[in-house]
Amino acid sequence: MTERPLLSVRNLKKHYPITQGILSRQVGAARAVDGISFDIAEGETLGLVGESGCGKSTAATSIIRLEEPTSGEVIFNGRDSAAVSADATNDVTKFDDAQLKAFRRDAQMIFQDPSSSLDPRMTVGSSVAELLEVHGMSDKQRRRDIVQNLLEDVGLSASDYDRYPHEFSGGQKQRIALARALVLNPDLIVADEPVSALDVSIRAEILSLINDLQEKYGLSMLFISHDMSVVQDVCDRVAVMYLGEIVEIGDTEEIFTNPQHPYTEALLSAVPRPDPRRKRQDIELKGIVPSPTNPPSGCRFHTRCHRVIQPDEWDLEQSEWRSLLNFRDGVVEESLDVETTREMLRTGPADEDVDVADARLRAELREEYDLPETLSDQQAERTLSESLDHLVEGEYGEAQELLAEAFVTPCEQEEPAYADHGGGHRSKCLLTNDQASLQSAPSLKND
Ligand SMILES: Nc1ncnc2c1ncn2[C@@H]1O[C@H](COP(=O)(O)OP(=O)(O)OP(=O)(O)O)[C@@H](O)[C@H]1O
Repeated sequence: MTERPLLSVRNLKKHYPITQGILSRQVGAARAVDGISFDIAEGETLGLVGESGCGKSTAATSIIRLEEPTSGEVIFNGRDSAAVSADATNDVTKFDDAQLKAFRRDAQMIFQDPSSSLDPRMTVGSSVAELLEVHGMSDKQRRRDIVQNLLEDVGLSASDYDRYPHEFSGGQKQRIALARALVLNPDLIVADEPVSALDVSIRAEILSLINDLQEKYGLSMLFISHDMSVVQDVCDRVAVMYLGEIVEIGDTEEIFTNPQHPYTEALLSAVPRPDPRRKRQDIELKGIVPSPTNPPSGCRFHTRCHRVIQPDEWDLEQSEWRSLLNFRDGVVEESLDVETTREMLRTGPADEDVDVADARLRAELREEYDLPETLSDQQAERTLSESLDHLVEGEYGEAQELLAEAFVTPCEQEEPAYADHGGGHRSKCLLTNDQASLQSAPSLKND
């Protein structure tokens, strides 16, 4: 590897405008990618992982400029790229049409659905050879020879040149897509979920092929996946993305054995381990990634984090604290519908004692949010009970005010900075920000 990375992404943002009305006035923005930075060295594979909606695909298409980034830099130091001249800035975001054409030769993309890059009316050989023609190779026989060799390299046969896409299985089509991506001898491949659409039985074959080709051609790769176990096999380093940001980045081994961000921990807890005795903590990642139009304040992961920080004034079990914040959000954001719950419970006799009915409602609301009958912290319990009384009495506003004031986490008030764990391992969480925040962090009683 050389010292100068092949690709340097700096503070890259892609915000989609949200418009309203006949004049399409912009009323907001979906911050799909919100300031990501990373390098990819020559011959290196970086995995970009996160759940659906985290912004992985938008990051990929913005880097390759299939979409115009909102801001940031994408510095590409192609090995012998015509896009890069001595006086050029190498910033893909500023490339003119000619530079972009050259860059598109040096940086190729593979998609989840291999059919998307194959014309069903063309033989697969012509589909692959077409790129050579577009980029100036006029000798037809030479094009055919190159493509036939390449088809063999990806595990197909030279005679497949004259067959049509519908004659191939999904796995074979992804092999053809790989041949198509490789035919111009690129330096960088951006692979967006290349095996997620394939049968589990053939995923390993394609991953192993990607590994072999990457080594044989000395490629750099940005490998996108929602599946941690897939990146483990293919990537040298891993960047974990959540709601438009990279929350942790480091060597694959380091990320898997010493994760620093709770989101990484949660993603890893879903990965099966070869030795079942070495069990990871079971962390259920509840809910979905919030909308990037209005991301949570402070740390964006705090609304789902199992380690969300508890201020010193409370002494709750960590799981209770998480449930309490979920309950608070349910009330404050009005997603908790007390009257519907009351109706649902009204299966007993119509003349049921009001006190009994109210007690059942309180118990049901606790249960909905995994709140125990009594919280382990007495003061917190008094506040929770009071808020439940308000809800049962129909005093929604009072409950909102009480909960919003009493239960506040530093994670929603302060945006974490990146903490450096050495060897290029960084994470963005208040718990690892500095010793001071570690001291004010909760005792993670359920660890
Ligand atoms: N054209 C668009 N306009 C507005 N919002 C968009 C647009 N494209 C994507 N988004 C939003 O940006 C966020 C990131 O989407 P993106 O597809 O990049 O995520 P992803 O991590 O690749 O997920 P997936 O694996 O499901 O594709 C999502 O909330 C998505 O709804």
